[in-house]
Amino acid sequence: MATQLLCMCCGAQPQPQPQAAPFMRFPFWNSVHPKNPTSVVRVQAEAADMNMNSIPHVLSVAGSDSGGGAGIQADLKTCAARRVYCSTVITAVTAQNTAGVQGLNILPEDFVADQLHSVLSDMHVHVVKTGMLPSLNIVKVLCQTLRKFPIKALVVDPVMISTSGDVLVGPSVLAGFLEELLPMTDIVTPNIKEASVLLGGVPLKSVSDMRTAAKLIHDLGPRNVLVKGGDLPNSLDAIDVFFDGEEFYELCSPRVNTRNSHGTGCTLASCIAAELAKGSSMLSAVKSSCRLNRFNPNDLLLYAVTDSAMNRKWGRSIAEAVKAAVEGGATIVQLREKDAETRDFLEAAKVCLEICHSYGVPLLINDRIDVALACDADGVHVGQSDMPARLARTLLGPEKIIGVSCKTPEQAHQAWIDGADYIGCGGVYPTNTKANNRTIGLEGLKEVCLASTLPVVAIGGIGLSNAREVMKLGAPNLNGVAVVSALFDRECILTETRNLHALVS
Ligand SMILES: Cc1ncc(COP(=O)(O)OP(=O)(O)O)c(N)n1
Ligand SMILES: Cc1nc(C(=O)O)sc1CCOP(=O)(O)O
Ligand SMILES: [Mg+2]
Repeated sequence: MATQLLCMCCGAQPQPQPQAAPFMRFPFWNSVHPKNPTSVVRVQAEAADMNMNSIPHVLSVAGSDSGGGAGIQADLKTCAARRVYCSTVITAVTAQNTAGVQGLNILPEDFVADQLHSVLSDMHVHVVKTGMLPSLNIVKVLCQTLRKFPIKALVVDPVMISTSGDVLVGPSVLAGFLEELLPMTDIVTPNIKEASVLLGGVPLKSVSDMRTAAKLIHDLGPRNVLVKGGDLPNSLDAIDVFFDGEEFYELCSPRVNTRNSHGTGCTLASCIAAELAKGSSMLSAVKSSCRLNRFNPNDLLLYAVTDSAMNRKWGRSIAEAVKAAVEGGATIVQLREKDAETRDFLEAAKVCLEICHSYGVPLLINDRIDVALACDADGVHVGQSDMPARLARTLLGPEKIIGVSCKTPEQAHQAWIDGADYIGCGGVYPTNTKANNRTIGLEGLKEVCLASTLPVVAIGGIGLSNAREVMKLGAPNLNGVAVVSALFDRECILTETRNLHALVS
């Protein structure tokens, strides 16, 4: 049957995507509605089978922000960036801009109920994410409706005070939160002020206070709590405390010194909702949402590159091999599966992504941009005869990690121009893993490192016997070693990775 791209809402043919926002650049995923070029709509490949059930879907129940930075508008943009469909129920219309909230018009609860019913009775919603719930009756209507339409998860951003300091809801709503909404919530994401309001006004001044608050809020009913510490005074890093009822996790990211934080709470909560809709576990959804997707060159320290032939030889699955490597201390992983079927590769990549993220380790895909996009991997590694890094950047957007293999200063310079994040430089020593690979030696590595503006990872024939001499080269930008056979062509990957980690640290 011929494959036709059609809009789900009116059946019309979407037009090709303009090259504006990075997340809109993958033409088969999102495309522009023909009658409204500014709206991003998801299209199904099969016209005859317009079934949305398999598409990850978040329903955002929130207020409209005329400034476009927060509320419904932020949720729509975040879900699109995370490649998740987002439907909306508007609870209030605000007149606001970057300076503050100038006006608030609350919608009648009956009309909120109508919107909820329209979406939930017709479409398969996986996750509901709430933002501004401006009246007690709206909270009640929401809870009643959610009891009728089971969903996978409920994410509650307890919007009470805007970033600009305006109080957005009255205290009566608090009673609705405490009595009805929180007990049915899967994760609640208060900032420090909101956590304090939920707990009757106790002041929160430290990470230790945030942990106590997370525990007390958990006692109110939600299964998971994320207390956001962005407003904590006197801290260099932004620390968020996540509590799943058993364990506490402190999620640390460098503080971004900006006053432009309007809408960050909505964006974080919808990010979590989007990841849950895609099937992530709660911890992995929270981690991937709190993490600034900025590449950390220190991650190159011990770079494990898988090899399907070696896994076959030792009777291991890709996932088993990757798990052992990250447990042993690998700081970044690349799936280099030269002879895997696309579908098997994709399935393995999804499992490996979950494993790597549970250890906070990024996972890259070798050569296959399509697989990286399909599984939302952290990035790709491409060589001189693969897709050019510049095009990979266009397809993957600004936040993904891109590595390029380089043997010369000229190639390193081009990689930088093309928007790569790091270069892989080798073969430092002869290797049996890559056929016909030219060895450039330690001198070649040094020459490229001296010329490169990007961080470098050395590759080719590196193992326990020579990793130290590579690192001792002391070349600027040399951040680590990438290894295949010395980890994966060995009986115990865990032990080999541990030993190599000790050597390069
Ligand atoms: C970290 C790292 N560096 C270099 C390579 C080699 O990539 P490429 O030249 O494209 O060769 P293949 O790996 O695709 O055979 C790499 N994979 N990783
Ligand atoms: C994948 C790859 N790229 C290389 C390059 O020089 O760019 S050398 C190489 C293989 C590295 O395997 P091993 O650690 O088993 O020698
Ligand atoms: Mg390649």
